[in-house]
Amino acid sequence: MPWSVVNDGDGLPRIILTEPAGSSAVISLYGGQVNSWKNKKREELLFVSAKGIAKSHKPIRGGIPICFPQFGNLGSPERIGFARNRLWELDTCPSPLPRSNDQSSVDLILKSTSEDLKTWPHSFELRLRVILSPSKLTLIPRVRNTSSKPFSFTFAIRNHISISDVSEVRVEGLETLDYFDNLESGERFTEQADAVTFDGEVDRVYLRTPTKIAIIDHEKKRTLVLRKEWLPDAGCCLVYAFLCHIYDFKVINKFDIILMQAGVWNPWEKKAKGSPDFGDEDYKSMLCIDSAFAESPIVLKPLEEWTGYQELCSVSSSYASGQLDPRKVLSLG
Ligand SMILES: O=P(O)(O)OC[C@H]1O[C@@H](O)[C@H](O)[C@@H](O)[C@@H]1O
Repeated sequence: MPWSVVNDGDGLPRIILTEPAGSSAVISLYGGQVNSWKNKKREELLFVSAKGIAKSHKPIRGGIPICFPQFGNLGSPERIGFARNRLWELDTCPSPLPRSNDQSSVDLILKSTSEDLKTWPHSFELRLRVILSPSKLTLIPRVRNTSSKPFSFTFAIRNHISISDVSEVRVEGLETLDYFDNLESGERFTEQADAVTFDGEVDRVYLRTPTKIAIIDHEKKRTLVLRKEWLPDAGCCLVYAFLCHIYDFKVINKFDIILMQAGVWNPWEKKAKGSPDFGDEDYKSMLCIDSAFAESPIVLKPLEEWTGYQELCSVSSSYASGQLDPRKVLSLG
């Protein structure tokens, strides 16, 4: 078995995922949240605030929370959705995705409770497959409408990336794109720089983003490539089609890159100091990049299912010695 379940101090179950090359991930059933991803050198690739760890009945500040059924300010429920505040379960029947016993992966599920239905009156199944392979962490979220009426939702995977120093990091792949700046009352701007760099608070949502974005960390000599799509690959689509035929439910493929956004957030010093779950210096070693589907809500009819896909790939780079060509990084994978 590539994973095991352990209980942390609060009795909350966590799943430890390992793979033969030596990397590992820890996923909390509280929030369905990946809270640690270590490469084979045991280096942590995700940021988790030391202040957040103690309060595990609240979403931990860091890791990779899942934001559903809302991301941003659209709609009425909690701004970033309630999924990250719920206890998920292991999913023993992840159909129509085939079981993947040969991989280091685990399937989780969150179903709507009667309490949730009071605030968001739509019954759903939210599934998450986490796959660990050498240098790569893949998340496949799926939302199924199990109610008798259509519903709409927005969605995001929030990646809190561990970095050496935010002032030294570059994000490539967002140049020339339009973005909404939440620090300027959501006004729309166009990115003019050839890479996003940081010297103060940033809170933006980039629109119509490419499938790949690179977070280049000179000091750690490491680049994280974030790849996001709607469905994994053509082969998987065929498996889907076949299984949908067998199980008699519909799967929608809303492959539409123009709907994908990337949130970029760092609270900087002042806001971090005012935040109870951030250490004063934590803002320096954290960059939050969201894979978001929030500009236009996704609409699901009864029994339809939506599938997202995100891959984080860690590439060691020697940018400091001038050998890394960012274009090559963006073409990796
Ligand atoms: O504290 P949260 O809910 O994780 O959100 C952090 C930040 O996330 C950003 O996406 C929002 O635009 C900010 O306003 C917010 O402060």
